[in-house]
Amino acid sequence: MEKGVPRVGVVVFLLNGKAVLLGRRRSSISDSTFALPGGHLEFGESFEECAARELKEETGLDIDKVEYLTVTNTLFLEEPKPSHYVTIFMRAFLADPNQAPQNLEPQKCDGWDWYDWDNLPKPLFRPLEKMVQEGYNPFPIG
Ligand SMILES: CC(C)CCOP(=O)(O)OP(=O)(O)O
Ligand SMILES: [Mg+2]
Ligand SMILES: [Mg+2]
Ligand SMILES: [Mg+2]
Repeated sequence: MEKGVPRVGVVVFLLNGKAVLLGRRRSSISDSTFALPGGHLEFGESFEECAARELKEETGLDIDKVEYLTVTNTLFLEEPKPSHYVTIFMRAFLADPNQAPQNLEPQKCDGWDWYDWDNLPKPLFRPLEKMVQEGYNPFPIG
């Protein structure tokens, strides 16, 4: 296997009541799985800056109260191009609760929708699937 370089992704649990924003990916990585919005960490960015930039680029949404939640280390070996991602999971809320997501990158995503945490679509982005199976809860306690 041609050895690539591990890359860093930043994805966001954008929470709205008991719902989270997910979109079905159209991508060489995890194609057609339901994934959180987000993307590659760019040079010099903080995790929070990357989260806000990717959310704006992909959905047009402004986010608030962005905070670090957890991290995963995932090998995507079965993909057309084997890759290795360290994925930073952030949590955030809508800056304007009335703002609706737009699908600004239809070539990369089928569209963004709110899904109840207790009724998530399938298949999920593999690192997210593992977290859900292990009972991970991204919602604030209390
Ligand atoms: C696979 C994921 C953890 C990191 C890459 O995300 P992405 O393909 O959405 O990247 P971009 O949004 O930056 O295009
Ligand atoms: Mg992106
Ligand atoms: Mg990007
Ligand atoms: Mg992306």
